[in-house]
Formats: sequence, structure tokens, C-alpha cells
Amino acid sequence: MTDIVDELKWRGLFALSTDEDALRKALADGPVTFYCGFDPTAASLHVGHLVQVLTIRRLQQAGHRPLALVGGATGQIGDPRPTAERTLNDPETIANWVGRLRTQIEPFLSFEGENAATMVNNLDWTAGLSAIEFLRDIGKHFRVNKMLTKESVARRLESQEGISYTEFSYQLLQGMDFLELYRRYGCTLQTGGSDQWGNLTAGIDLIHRLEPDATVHAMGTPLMVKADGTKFGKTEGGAVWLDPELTTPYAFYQFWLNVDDRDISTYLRILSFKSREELEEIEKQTEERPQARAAQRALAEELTTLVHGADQCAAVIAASKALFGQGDLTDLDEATLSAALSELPRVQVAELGQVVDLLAEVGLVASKSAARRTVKEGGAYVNNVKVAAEDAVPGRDELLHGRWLVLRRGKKNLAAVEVTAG
Ligand SMILES: N[C@@H](Cc1ccc(O)cc1)C(=O)O
Repeated sequence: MTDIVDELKWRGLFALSTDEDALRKALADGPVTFYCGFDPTAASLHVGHLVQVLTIRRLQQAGHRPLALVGGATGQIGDPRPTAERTLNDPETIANWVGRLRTQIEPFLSFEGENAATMVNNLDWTAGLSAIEFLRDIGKHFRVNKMLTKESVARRLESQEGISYTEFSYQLLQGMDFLELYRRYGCTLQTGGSDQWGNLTAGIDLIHRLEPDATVHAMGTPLMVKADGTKFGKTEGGAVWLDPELTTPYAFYQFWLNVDDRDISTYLRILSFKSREELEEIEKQTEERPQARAAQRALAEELTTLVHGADQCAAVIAASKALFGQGDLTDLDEATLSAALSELPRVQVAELGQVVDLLAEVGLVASKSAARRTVKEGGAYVNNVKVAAEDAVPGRDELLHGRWLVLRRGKKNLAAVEVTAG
């Protein structure tokens, strides 16, 4: 079997670590209990969290034992961002989000067998801690001079508003988590994004001071970057969430399908569970026929299945094929169709009028005369059927599930019409 460190390196997942040889040896010698933490800053995880969640899964599959931490305590403090202070959410909201994140993370891990995963919450060891105890037992081991050098803290010190004492204290809490998990579970490795490096080493330093015999490690995964320089994980509609109520499986699938050709092999290596041979084969196909977007399709399919299940993935693939004219729109069940259409520009009308009016109204063309031109050139479609006449009016019998029409201009531009009356 390949060495897990080599595997992580090949995938580009091993961006930073404490002593690499020591970590490699620990992982090769036997099950390592490791942890990764997630703060409840929203009701759901988003695609940016997948790197962490899937790295934990990967390490578990390699035989190691995960502790997945949801930060009921740290979520109430807020890890300082380089840009600005966070607004505090109330404790009940945070408690609710803790529950949601837990249920989101659990399906990625196995809770059976020798290296069963354990879910933990740092509120368990901080809720009963007094401020005096915290400052004496933990605070005493931190040097402010060093804390100030942490990247996000340093950036905030340069800003007009500075940083609150609350957020400045965050690294103590995360440091204490690692110590606590070392003591409770024998946890000797923490993984996290490279932006977490300061927090990861805060824990290492604290453990070294209080548990001089301990050998502990930290590993940082790369940040997901985009070739065009924009932020990963955002679309015009905002963040891409894992919760299907917040981002439909259809939109989730489309997000991966639309990954830039320049980024796709990097993302595949980081996120896919396919073997090196399989990925190299996909990379080869992509080089030969980039327009087929085999790599994007493979990643979209794998991640949609992993996050939303195989049935949802199949429905979403059917919907996107059908919308783009390679399948039958009338075959789609109502839920799948309406989820797919909710991602498109759309108008509601009480009565069906001329196609040219609908095309203009929904914004697929700039004007009614442009709409006529499109029809004349044979570039307008209603439910994948080419519109033949400039004065065509769709019939009620054409409505999908009694209320929808899918309009298309050319190959790619889609919109939906919803007929409300009747
Ligand atoms: N600080 C981490 C979350 C975290 C919280 C507590 C920990 O012990 C570890 C990690 C983040 O913002 O992503």
C-alpha cells in the first residue's frame, strides 16, 4: 500500500506540516488519533469545507482514528478573519448550528470498527471553566508577542478597527482543544487549512509545555484557489452550501461542472477518491478533448453522490441533460425539474402569450425584435423544440407539470416561465 503521506502529497493535500519524517513515521507505525475542527458560523458547511471533511475521511480510510470537533465554544468567540471583526451570534442559534454541522459531517465518517470516528464539542470542556482558571492554567503559557505574529492577528492590527480581545483570545481556545483531546483521547495530530497554521501550532506549543513527553503533529491542507483570482466556492447566488435546502443538488452539481479547465485537475486530486491511475486517465482524456469536460463531469458526479446520494445525483444529471436538449424534459419529476429551474432566470405569467414576448420578458434577448430575429435564425426553443413561427404561442398542453415552460436561446442560454393562473 502506498504511504499515506506520499498519497496526500501527490494529491497536493500536504501543504504544510510539523516535522515531516516524524509524522510519516507515526502514520506508518499505526493508527493515529487525529482531529479537525469546524466552527458553527452558519447553518451549513459550504464547498470550501469539503477539503477538510474529505481529508478526514481519507485519513480514516487509511486506518487512522478521527475526532471531528464542532466548535460550540469557539463558534461563540470567532476565529479572527484578516478583514474584519465578526458579529456575535446568540448561543441558542450557535447550539442549533452545532447540531446541524454534526449531522452534516457524520455521513462522511465511519462510526464502526477499530478506528471508529468520534464527534466532539469543545463546549464540553470550556462551559464549566472559570475565567480565573482559564487565565491561570492556559493563558499563562501563551506569549502575547508570539500571538501578535499570527497572520490574521497581524493583519487586523494594521486595520483601523484593530481586533477585539475576544477574537484575540481565539488561539488559546483552539490550542486548549488540542491539549484536551490529547489528554482525553490520545490525539496526536491536528489537520486544518493552511490558514489555521497559527492555531495548529498554538496547540502543539501548549502540549509541549504541559505534556513534555508527548509527540504531536500538525498538517495543513492547501487553500482552494482559482486561476481567475476570484474566491473559491462563491457563485453569483452566494456561497455553495452542502445543505440541499440552501443550495439545491442541481446547483451543487452545476457548480462543479462549471469549474475552470485550468483548475479542474487540481480540484480532482484534492477532492476525488478515485485512484491515481483513474485520475491520470481522466487528465489524459481532458488533454485530448477538453471540450468534453470529462474531468468536470467526473468531479461533479462524485461529489454530488457523496454529498447528496446516488439517487439525487442521477436525477440531477437527468435534469441537466434534459435542460440542454439531450434528454426528455417530460420525464423529469416535478421536484427535480423545479429545483433545476429555480437556478434559471425566470418569469411568472398569468396567461401564455407569444414566445417572442416571453423570450424578451425573461431576458434571454434584449428586445422583442431581437426575439423575432432569434426565432427566424432557428435559435429559439420551447421545451427543447425549435420554435418555427415568429407568432407562435405555446399551448397549455405543453406546460411541464401543468405550469412550466423551458425556454432556450442557442445552445446554452436557458430560462423558465411559470404559468400561475388556471
Ligand atoms: N478555527 C477553525 C475551527 C476550529 C475550532 C476549534 C478547534 O479546536 C479546531 C478548529 C476554523 O475556523 O476553521
